[in-house]
Amino acid sequence: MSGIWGKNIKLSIFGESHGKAIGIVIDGLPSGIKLDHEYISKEMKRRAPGRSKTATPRKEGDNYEILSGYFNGRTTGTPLSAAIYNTNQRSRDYEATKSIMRPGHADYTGHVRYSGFNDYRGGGHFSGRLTAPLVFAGAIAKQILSNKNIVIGSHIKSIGDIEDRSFDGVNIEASLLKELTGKEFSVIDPEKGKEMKDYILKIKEEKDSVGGVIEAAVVNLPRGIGSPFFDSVESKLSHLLFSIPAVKGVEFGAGFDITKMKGSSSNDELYIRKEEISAYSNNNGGIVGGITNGMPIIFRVAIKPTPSIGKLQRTVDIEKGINTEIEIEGRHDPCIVPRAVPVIEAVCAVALIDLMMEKGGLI
Ligand SMILES: Cc1cc2nc3c(=O)[nH]c(=O)nc-3n(C[C@H](O)[C@H](O)[C@H](O)COP(=O)(O)O)c2cc1C
Ligand SMILES: C=C(O[C@@H]1CC(C(=O)O)=C[C@@H](OP(=O)(O)O)[C@H]1O)C(=O)O
Repeated sequence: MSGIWGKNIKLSIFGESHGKAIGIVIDGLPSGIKLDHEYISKEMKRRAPGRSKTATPRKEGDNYEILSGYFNGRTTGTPLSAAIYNTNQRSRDYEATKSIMRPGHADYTGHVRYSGFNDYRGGGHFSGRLTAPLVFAGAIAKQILSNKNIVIGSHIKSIGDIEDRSFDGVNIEASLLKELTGKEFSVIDPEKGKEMKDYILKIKEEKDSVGGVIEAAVVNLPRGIGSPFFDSVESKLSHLLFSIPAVKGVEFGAGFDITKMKGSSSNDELYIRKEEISAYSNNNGGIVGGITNGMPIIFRVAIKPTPSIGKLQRTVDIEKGINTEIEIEGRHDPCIVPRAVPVIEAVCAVALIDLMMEKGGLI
């Protein structure tokens, strides 16, 4: 099955954007964890559609119903499952063009992979809507991490060419990360945030879409998490990050720019600070040899422009077997980035608890 991930924590997501419900089964969670529903709902609302002009107008409450693995306010340790019912499908948007493949979306590849039996309505199982269950799982994982004082936060680093300030890789305050998670449009510099929003709205007017970069950080993670090669922190995180629809790149620390440095500047030189080993710089993003070194984890994620746009594009009609053109109508995010922010944090939290369980250090 392709809808399953994990080693210590196992996730399985299910559903389609225009089906009855979407949801998740989470296996391997420790028993006895108290769930903070107010917090989970807040995280769900951060991602939910239909809540701003820069987002798809499809309105969904993204309320969740826990179906199993939860008793008397605490996890039981057996599979925890939750459903999020779809309430605002508008499948007619997809009927007229069902055999015309949207460039950049999974219509064509999904058709090939599932021999034409895929649910094409709203992108079916390929829809960004399937990230709602991930945010549910992430909210639980974040609660577990926060009990250990581990904080994850992220911001919109860029939209098109408009750049927010970067995190200071050495000295990131947990308070900044917490402040960012409270923002409806997550940027460090509000002026840049306004510019980004205006730009998204302008592009939307042009019936086009735009992408961007999300920068995320984790602080207070213990040293020594992760293992070399296949369970490196980078590989675990990347696996989940690349599972998010529209993610096309991931880089850690200085990322691709590290190639322009010399070893004498890219090496994060060590020193003893308050009786603990620290580093003067953080070009490796807090991970060396696949293992955390006590510096903040820093990574950036590239999100492509939304594929479904109103502008005329060339494509094919697979039923008629002809070249054709498409102008996509319907309810789409002119930019996915703002709504992907909580999703990035969510999968990061899940990957980290999976890694921490490897060392037996979760509870
Ligand atoms: C939160 C979120 C919202 C999305 N919204 C849309 C949308 O409104 N319209 C659209 O065409 N694609 C949207 N996408 C992206 C598509 O689902 C994605 O591009 C498609 O499944 C193809 O996968 P790929 O881009 O990873 O190759 C969204 C993705 C996410 C994560
Ligand atoms: C519903 C959500 O976003 C959807 C993601 C999406 C896609 O193709 O990924 C396409 C649109 O679906 P529809 O055409 O049904 O409105 C978005 O609205 C959500 O994220 O919850």
